Amino acid sequence: MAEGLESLESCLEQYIPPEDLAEVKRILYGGEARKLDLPAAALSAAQERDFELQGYGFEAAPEQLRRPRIVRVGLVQNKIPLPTETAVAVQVAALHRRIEEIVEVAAVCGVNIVCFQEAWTMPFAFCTREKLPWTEFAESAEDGPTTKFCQELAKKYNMVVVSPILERDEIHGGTLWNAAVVISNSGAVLGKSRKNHIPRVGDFNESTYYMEGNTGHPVFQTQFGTIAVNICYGRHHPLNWLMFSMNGAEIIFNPSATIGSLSESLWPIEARNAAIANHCFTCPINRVGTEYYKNAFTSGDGGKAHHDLGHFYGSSYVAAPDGSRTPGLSRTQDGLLVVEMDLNLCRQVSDKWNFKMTGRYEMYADKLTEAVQPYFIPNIIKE
Ligand SMILES: NC(=O)NCCC(=O)O
Repeated sequence: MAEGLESLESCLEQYIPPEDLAEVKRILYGGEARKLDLPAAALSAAQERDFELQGYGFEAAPEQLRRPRIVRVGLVQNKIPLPTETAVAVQVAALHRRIEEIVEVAAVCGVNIVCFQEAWTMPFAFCTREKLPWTEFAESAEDGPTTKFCQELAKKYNMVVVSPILERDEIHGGTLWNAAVVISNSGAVLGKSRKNHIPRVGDFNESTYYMEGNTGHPVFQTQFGTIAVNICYGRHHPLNWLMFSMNGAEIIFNPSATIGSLSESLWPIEARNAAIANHCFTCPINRVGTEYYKNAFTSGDGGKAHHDLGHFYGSSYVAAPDGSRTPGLSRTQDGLLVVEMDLNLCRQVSDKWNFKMTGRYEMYADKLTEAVQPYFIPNIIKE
């Protein structure tokens, strides 16, 4: 699929009459997000380094007993800088360099927590079903070169780093996982969260490489707020978001790799709905560009063999618990989205809408326990 539009927002800005634009944004986005005044040095560095930089802020009402809890998150989306046939170590090094120059700008913008895209150290090569060389991109979550690289960034910039990688778990026979490593701003590895739901759709042949994650729904207490990571396809599963929220997540990152023909109409809805339903902030991130492979592969649908998975459409954004959202980053360019949020908004919206209070979870817990039994009888009323 062609890259097409630069972004939905640029199209709206261009074609909606100025007198209607604010109302269109209110209806589509829950209002116009406050634009952050980002440092001139950051804006010029982004331009020089050829990535888009956008910044927005979400407000909360002042409270008497709690101070505002302001945090800045940074979402990074990027293309792979080198062709997929390049030597593995060279590709990884180039991605480290690219991320380093983006994170440096995030630091100038005062970002406290940064999150990269799914499997950020590699092409999203699982469509090929080939094992080599792709499995060579896997690394230890605890002390692999990428984790060490991120620990240095975290310490240097006093920033929490969420680093989604292909993990090799040496303790369990060298098995592979799709995991996000969470590194504290002290530089310590806080832990990891493995992808719970593995796609079996289109060319996303990830089950050839790794199984469903076994780390549950961990939430990480950081100096800047409680965070969780719901990796890519997990965003189609409302219960996955719910469990991260049940464990106390105020911000849920959703590092992804997904393509226009499959999911673009779902993208603006799912993470945003999860922010509303769970009274938290959600941060979906998607890679950009089209990645080509030397060996053609088929989709198992009788169609012709092809050399790419399709266009990754970027469009990373942040949704707030009140249902408002930022505009998305570009559909075609590397980018950094800086978003300031007052985490007090989570409880304020919870007290307004009461979804946690009215959720009737005990009713669903009982019924779901029944429904997963092999001899479950659905409750269908017949004439
Ligand atoms: N990476 C991944 O899980 N992609 C699946 C496709 C989608 O969820 O949109």
